[in-house]
Amino acid sequence: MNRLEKFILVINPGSTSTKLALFRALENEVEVAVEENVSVPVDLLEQKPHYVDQIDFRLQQVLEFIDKHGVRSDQILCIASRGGPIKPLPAGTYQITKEIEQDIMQERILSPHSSLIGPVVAFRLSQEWGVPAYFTDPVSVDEFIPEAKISGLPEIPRYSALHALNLRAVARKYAESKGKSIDELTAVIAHLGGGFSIAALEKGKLIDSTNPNEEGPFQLERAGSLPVSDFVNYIYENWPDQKNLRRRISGKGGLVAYFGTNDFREILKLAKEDKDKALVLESMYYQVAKYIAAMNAVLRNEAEVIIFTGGIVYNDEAVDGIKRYSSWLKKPYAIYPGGYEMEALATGAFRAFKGIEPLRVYGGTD
Ligand SMILES: Nc1ncnc2c1ncn2[C@@H]1O[C@H](COP(=O)(O)OP(=O)(O)O)[C@@H](O)[C@H]1O
Ligand SMILES: CCCC(=O)OP(=O)(O)O
Repeated sequence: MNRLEKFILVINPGSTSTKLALFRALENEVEVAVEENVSVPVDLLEQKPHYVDQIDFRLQQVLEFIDKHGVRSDQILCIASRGGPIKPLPAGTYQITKEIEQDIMQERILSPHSSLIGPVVAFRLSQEWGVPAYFTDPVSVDEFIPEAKISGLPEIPRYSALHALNLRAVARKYAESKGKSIDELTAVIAHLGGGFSIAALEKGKLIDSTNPNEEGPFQLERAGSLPVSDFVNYIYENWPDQKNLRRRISGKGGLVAYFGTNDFREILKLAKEDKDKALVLESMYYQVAKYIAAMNAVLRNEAEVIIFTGGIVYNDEAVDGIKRYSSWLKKPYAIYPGGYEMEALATGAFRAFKGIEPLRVYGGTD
């Protein structure tokens, strides 16, 4: 790497790996220089499943990454981290402050998730290096309409936790391709990765969505909605340990519970060899389509497009499987395989650093 260049360091911790990138900060834009997915050893995840206990290890991974690519800390212009489910927040870019670090460390959060490691690591490095750190469109972006927050039990409301960063990034890309801004776009967007978020975007706002850890279709690694009283019976009959139960519904639930793998390419192969497995996969397509139609109903059938994104949609078979159940909606499709999280984080941080976009203010816990 050229020793005169300046970079934005991007940190995106997932449940089993840390996605890291260095983006060159050019005059008016960013350009990816290097991007890597660094695994977290399985035994560390077993020994230290809680995000707080993994912070030192993940911070070390970041230092090794920049060192490996020959970048010195004084070449880092600013740091961009994925923002986790801290508390309900408007979409936008926030500077990571001591208050945010403390809320995460002391678990004043919406729900535990590996993405919460990012702002802590970013903040600590930013203090050491004397540069700002930011997050953009955190998991807890909350643009839900009031109707979307009511559940059948007043003491357990629905809440917004979703792949806001990638959902908004692909929405912006689609809108730009049509020569308009995200605020002019109304669409259903399905993020289909390890977890799925199927969201209703109305004029640029994520007004409702399935929450990957709570509900919706069963997913690659997550159970989604379950028959609720049978779930209560299951708990009282088996008395599972809370940590293991959470892991069962988020991490070991969904397709992985039937196929024993979370590699979707492998799942496609196994489904071809076994009728029962083929039915499970078909049911996943069916359930995704069911929630796409539900989100289109939220939008009063005004979605102009159905957008697919996430790792699963690299596979045409998956897209075709879902379309089989949603073609009756007679909507066009747009497909953005993988995702744009790293680019969206780098761009958000760059625009904040340059003062192109105003920073959102994090108000601390209420
Ligand atoms: N290039 C690819 N071709 C086919 N399938 C892919 C590809 N990349 C990822 N996948 C599948 O996508 C799934 C993971 O999606 P991804 O969006 O990367 O998840 P996450 O970021 O939530 O870990 C995996 O099951 C993997 O098999
Ligand atoms: C809780 C929504 C965000 C989420 O599930 O992210 P990952 O799929 O990266 O775990």
